[in-house]
Amino acid sequence: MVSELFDESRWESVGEFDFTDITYHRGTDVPAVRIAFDRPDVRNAFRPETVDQLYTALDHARRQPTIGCILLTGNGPSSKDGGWAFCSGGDQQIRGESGYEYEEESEEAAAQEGLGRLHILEVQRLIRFMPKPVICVAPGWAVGGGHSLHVVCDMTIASENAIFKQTDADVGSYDAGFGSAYLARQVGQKKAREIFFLGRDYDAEEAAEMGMVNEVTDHDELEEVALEWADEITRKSPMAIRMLKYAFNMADDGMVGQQVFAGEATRLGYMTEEAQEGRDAFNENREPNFRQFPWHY
Ligand SMILES: CC(C)(COP(=O)(O)OP(=O)(O)OC[C@H]1O[C@@H](n2cnc3c(N)ncnc32)[C@H](O)[C@@H]1OP(=O)(O)O)[C@@H](O)C(=O)NCCC(=O)NCCSC(=O)CCC(=O)c1ccccc1C(=O)O
Repeated sequence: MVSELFDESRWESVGEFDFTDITYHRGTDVPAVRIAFDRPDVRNAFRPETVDQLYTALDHARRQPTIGCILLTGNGPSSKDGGWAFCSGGDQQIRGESGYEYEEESEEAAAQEGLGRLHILEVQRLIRFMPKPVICVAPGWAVGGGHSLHVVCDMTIASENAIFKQTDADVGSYDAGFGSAYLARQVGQKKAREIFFLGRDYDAEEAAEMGMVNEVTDHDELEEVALEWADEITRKSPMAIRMLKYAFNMADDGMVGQQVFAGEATRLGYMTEEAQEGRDAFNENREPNFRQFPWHY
């Protein structure tokens, strides 16, 4: 069993990977993927291996032209106590002196040579910059670095049982990027500071009232609702969704936000006859005839 909330009739495994810490499925009737943390006995805490696999799956999903939406969730329940989690952040049991350390033997582990990793931030950037919506589907705890992942996702759908909690300051960690600054954009400065400085539990309804959760569902219906959202989104224009995501990001992302948006504007420009006239003139060794094109206003 992948997860108690997983409907196997709606998904097929993306078979070309050998993941141990996550599961990765493609929708059978919706052009979406489901990527799930698969360490339910530790509330889906991530270790470096988890982060590598998450990055690989997200990047694969990013590059699939037939996929328009990513659902990021956590499998469950825990075999130990029946608890549910989206993700409880960095695995504190393998935290070394400068970051999180590999447990399994691998090329990455050998290259690490005792140096800790904090590359969940690379995953955050991938979610932020990928040209398709990523929806956090939270069946339980979203805590620490798991809370930050929910914050950076484009939207969050939460089970009625989900609890949001920022424990960074309890364990001497601090997400000083999207996890805090972008959270403040969502819930306001005072509330974001409360979430980090006090580290309290907030239930799904409170999180929705604050503006960091879009929808609260019955626990058993969580993934069905998430698929409905993915289905609705993927019936829209891919270009419009892409430009909208980058437009929403741009104001907060400075020149990188401008660069990402501008890259898509350039892609659209390349598709015009006007830009193609420039290319053709160069290849045909002649002056371009741009006078045939209007000065739009
Ligand atoms: C999540 C809890 C609130 C759940 O509480 P509860 O339901 O009572 O369950 P427990 O009995 O506590 O836990 C069950 C079981 O799971 C183990 N476990 C839970 N969380 C972790 C974890 N994070 N690491 C390792 N193990 C975990 C727990 O030990 C139990 O095991 P047993 O063997 O059964 O006893 C609660 O569990 C909790 O508070 N967990 C810790 C949350 C936490 O502090 N996370 C780390 C925050 S710091 C972080 O995530 C850094 C991330 C990062 O890399 C980063 C770096 C730089 C900038 C930004 C970031 C970023 O934040 O992204």
